[in-house]
Amino acid sequence: MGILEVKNVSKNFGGLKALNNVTLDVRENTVHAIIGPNGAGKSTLLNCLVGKLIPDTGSVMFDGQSVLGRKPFEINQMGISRVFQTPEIFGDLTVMENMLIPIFARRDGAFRMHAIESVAHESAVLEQAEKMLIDMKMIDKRHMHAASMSRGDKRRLEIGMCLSQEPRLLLLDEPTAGMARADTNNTIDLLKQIKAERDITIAIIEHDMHVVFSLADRITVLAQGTPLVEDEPQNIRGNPKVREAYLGETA
Ligand SMILES: Nc1ncnc2c1ncn2[C@@H]1O[C@H](COP(=O)(O)OP(=O)(O)OP(=O)(O)O)[C@@H](O)[C@H]1O
Repeated sequence: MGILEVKNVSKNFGGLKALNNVTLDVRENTVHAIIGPNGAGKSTLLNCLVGKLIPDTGSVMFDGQSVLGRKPFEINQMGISRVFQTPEIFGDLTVMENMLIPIFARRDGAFRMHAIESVAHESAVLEQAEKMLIDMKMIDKRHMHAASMSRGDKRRLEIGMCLSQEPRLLLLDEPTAGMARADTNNTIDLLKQIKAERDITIAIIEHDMHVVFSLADRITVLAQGTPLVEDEPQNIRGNPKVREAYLGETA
């Protein structure tokens, strides 16, 4: 049994079958990559997991409970946290201020800007934010404005902000898109660290095969809205069906 169980999910846009009977199990405490050529349905699937889209048919269960029909914030409260392609951080705020936002939001149910102004009196919140910045190896950057950091550090901060919500499932949507190699390698190292140190399941959509093969325990290949194959990385690499789906792309 997986912590996330997708069964017979289909989603049409007009006449287009973006997802066609997708079944997929993500096992607890693994990194599960979902790969596939452009237009394969990866983002559509992710959107069905977080309540941004409702499938036409099928079921999506997280830890035995259906996520379908729930709003994104309710799914987040169930323990699913999503990291977007473009980092969702506040560039005008410092690294520390950014980190405080999800911690206040989790404690108070909502975040209000004036919470940051009175944070000096909130030792528990400050301690939690500091601890996460230490874990993320960003404590020395706490006073920097988030906008001035490298893409890799912005991603690091955003992942830390997601982790402060203590999710059981972290969904990563192309976390290294547009990154230089050094930032990509940094992000791989961070995700390896998270995998080793935390009780967490990670599902990742990624085009960069170096990232996929560095991290994944299992890989599902989607093509034209249908799972083509699901297996361990060593069995995916040389799979002729996968090579065919990519039409010459490196898999
Ligand atoms: N809101 C929408 N309305 C209409 N068609 C859509 C919509 N969203 C996605 N599609 C179509 O559904 C198909 C699957 O798209 P999706 O974005 O899920 O693929 P993907 O695998 O994430 O692609 P990429 O790797 O390029 O991001 C594509 O043909 C896309 O054009």
